[in-house]
Amino acid sequence: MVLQAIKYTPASGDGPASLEILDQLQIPHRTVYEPIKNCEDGFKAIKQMKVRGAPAIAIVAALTLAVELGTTYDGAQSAAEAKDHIIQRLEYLKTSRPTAVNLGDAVGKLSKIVTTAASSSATDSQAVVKEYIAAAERMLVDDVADNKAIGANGAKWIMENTEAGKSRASNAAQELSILTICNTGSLATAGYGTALGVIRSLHNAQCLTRAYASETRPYNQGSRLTAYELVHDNIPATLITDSMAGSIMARERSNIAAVIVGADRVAANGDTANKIGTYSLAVLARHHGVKFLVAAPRTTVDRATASGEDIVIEERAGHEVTQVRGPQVIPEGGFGEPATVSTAAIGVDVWNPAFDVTPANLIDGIITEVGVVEKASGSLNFNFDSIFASMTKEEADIKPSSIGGM
Ligand SMILES: CSC[C@@H](O)[C@@H](O)C(=O)COP(=O)(O)O
Repeated sequence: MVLQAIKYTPASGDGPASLEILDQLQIPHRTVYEPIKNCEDGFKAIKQMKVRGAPAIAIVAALTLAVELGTTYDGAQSAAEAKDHIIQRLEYLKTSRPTAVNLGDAVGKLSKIVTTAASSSATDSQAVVKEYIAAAERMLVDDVADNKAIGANGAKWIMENTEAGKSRASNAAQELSILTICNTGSLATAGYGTALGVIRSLHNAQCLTRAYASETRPYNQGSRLTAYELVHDNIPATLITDSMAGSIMARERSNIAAVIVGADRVAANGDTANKIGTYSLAVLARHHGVKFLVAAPRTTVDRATASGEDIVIEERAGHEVTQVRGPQVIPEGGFGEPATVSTAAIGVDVWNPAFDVTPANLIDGIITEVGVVEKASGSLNFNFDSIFASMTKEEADIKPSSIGGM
């Protein structure tokens, strides 16, 4: 069975399009799909992190509106009114979470598509809606293809540019492990994953001996989701708490080829916002001489944001830090109803940023679907011109620099 965070069925003779998301708050204990019928459902699912991960958020938002339009739009309006309606619904969805650029990027591109469609005098509202739905559906397909290319590019780079990779290429007894944080796999994307996609590609090429998944407090995307994916796909994996990363790097220095992480927004200079804890891993990797790589599609590179200082970091509720939620363990085996357990002193102040920014100078390479970008010798920053050179004007449109409030 393939892990699928997003189940979408296009409209057909059997009925209108439908969308279901895997409720990731219930993973790994229960597999429950939740129907998303309109933008309010989509907004809530993203905000509550039932669906999460930069690419998945953008795709679910786009498909949410496709489903809503397919079931509620009666076509009575003009093409211009249909365009305005679509843009207004997209702008609403965009405010669900602020840090990942993919959502704002998708909203910008989809808005442009409907604006262009509506500008033709021969177009009616149905045609505008049709263009929108086709573009939203393409996102789902394109994301999987991009992730597979990221996986292949990253695996190749690791085999050619890391000590463990080069040794492994000539000596099958050499161990090669990768450390990662958060969840960047099938659950965070339309399928395959970004950083986890590179791990998958190394495993498929029989070059990976072990993946280390960091727990990723406070939301535990590592222990709940990445560990689940790795076990599901029979990839040898070890779960560590975030505080064990330094020790494992010190002990396994020669076997850990790289730390590979995903990204929510890569600024124009390469500074990268990703799950809280990523920055600490980059500092540790530099200290231990372990390569530190970011894996992300080009849609995550935000050339309108100059550096990490300009990235808005989402802050979430304190209870995510002071409480742990999960099903009770039944002594005879299995799991009972979910319960919440307090793990902190009552009344203590909490700071809960969902992401941090890793400066470009700590990053050795950014793995994209069109190749791995490295810094020019002596430079502290990245230059992404080469990976955007092949894009059509439409694809390469500059994204909005900020995604608005929560
Ligand atoms: C391919 S997912 C890339 C990032 O979105 C991922 O690393 C991450 O930080 C996800 O954070 P989350 O808060 O779970 O949405």
